[in-house]
Amino acid sequence: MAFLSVKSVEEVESLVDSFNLNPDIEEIDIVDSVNLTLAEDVYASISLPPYNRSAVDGYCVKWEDVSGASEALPIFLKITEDVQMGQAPLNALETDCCMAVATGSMLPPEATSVVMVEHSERISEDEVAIYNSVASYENILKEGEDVKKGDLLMKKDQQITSFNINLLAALGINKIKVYKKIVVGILSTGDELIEYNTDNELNFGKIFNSNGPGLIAAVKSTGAIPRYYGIIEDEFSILKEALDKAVKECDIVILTGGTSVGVKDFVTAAIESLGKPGVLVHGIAIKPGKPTIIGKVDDVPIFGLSGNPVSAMICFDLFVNRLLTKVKPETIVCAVSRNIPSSGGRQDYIPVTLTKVQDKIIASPIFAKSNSIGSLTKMDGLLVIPKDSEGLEEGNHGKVILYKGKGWEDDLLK
Ligand SMILES: Nc1nc2c(c(=O)[nH]1)N[C@H]1C(S)=C(S)[C@@H](COP(=O)(O)OP(=O)(O)OC[C@H]3O[C@@H](n4cnc5c(N)ncnc54)[C@H](O)[C@@H]3O)O[C@H]1N2
Ligand code: MOO
Repeated sequence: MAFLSVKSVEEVESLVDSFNLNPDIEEIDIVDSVNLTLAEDVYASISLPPYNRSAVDGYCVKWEDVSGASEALPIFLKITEDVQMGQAPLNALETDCCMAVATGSMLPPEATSVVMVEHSERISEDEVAIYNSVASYENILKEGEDVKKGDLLMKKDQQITSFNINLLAALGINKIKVYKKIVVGILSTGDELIEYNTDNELNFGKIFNSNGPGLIAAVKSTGAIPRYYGIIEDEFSILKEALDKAVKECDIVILTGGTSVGVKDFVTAAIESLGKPGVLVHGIAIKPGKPTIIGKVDDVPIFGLSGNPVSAMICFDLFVNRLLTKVKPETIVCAVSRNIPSSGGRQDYIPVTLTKVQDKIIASPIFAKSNSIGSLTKMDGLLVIPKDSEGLEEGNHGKVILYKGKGWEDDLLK
């Protein structure tokens, strides 16, 4: 048995970009919507502020009435009302009069400024001395100055932030339509695996299932929901049954292991047995991850990642993350610290550390084998060596995909 025709990274990327996940839409309470994707445009149902409000504690006035007021020559105004918070003023504001207001109080329509309390002195119950003049509409939050009724405030497909939720609440909107989170099924195949969260001892021949937890975390970090199906034996009928269940219950399915051409590598056969179009890719011209499988059953994308942890995690980032987040990775171009050979014919993704040497960022390869997850945790990025290149010589420049949150930014981008 051989790999089907090996596809280039570009071919696989366009295939993945053509997948449409069509998530369902649901209406939910706004507080549950943070980080989700909005499924409708949102227009302002009211203006903000909804009426003129005071920005300070003080006295609302007609600004001309206090023109020229100073410490030496205060202007005395009659206080006609103490406007209560949460209530509208009871009366109109008369000339040469004022009303006591608090920060946020509704103002009468005749008020054209607010004098701050520290620029005044209350002489009696109903009289105040004003020591400062004020400009027109000073200290007033004008109706509609922030948001105008009917404005388009949030667009379909944008990610919802806590700021958005504060705004929606301010408008009196308590429910919005969002896309349901994508559910990603995860199956770990392999007779040698024992579950990471059991007390089982590691007998010779066995290894802990590290891809399962690693991919659960990777899926969570995209905002999707992982659904873990556990360890699946290397037995065709058991794998087929588990995959069938996952395809029916999830929007995407990821398996690890069994992608190669060993006697117990059943992933392609299991996908093919479940329906059309079945396997679309078996073999990508990359290293690591050459035997990667991509297929579809009942419109559910299936990714068969290599069992080797380094390949599984990197190919998740290159292809599955691309589908889930639609975000292209951030890259830099920098020089390499030593000769890095490449056999050509496959695009190499080489884990590198990044250091700053005389204000320049230098990439040093880690040379991790596909199974060496310990080495992978030390990397700051992935150096990409195109498939037609025979490698880079010391000092040559190459493209590096940056891994955020690895700590390199603090040291290097100062
Ligand atoms: N004759 C050939 N053999 C192999 C080829 C090839 O072209 N011809 N390709 C190699 C490459 S490259 C890769 S990558 C692997 C792909 O292997 P599989 O996807 O079939 O995975 P397994 O054989 O099941 O496992 C490989 C390796 O990974 C370990 N593993 C598996 N699952 C887990 C897990 N959940 N957590 C941690 N580690 C896991 C497994 O024990 C093996 O060591 O094939 C090469 N062979
Ligand atoms: O393609 Mo494999 O992941 O190099 O060992």
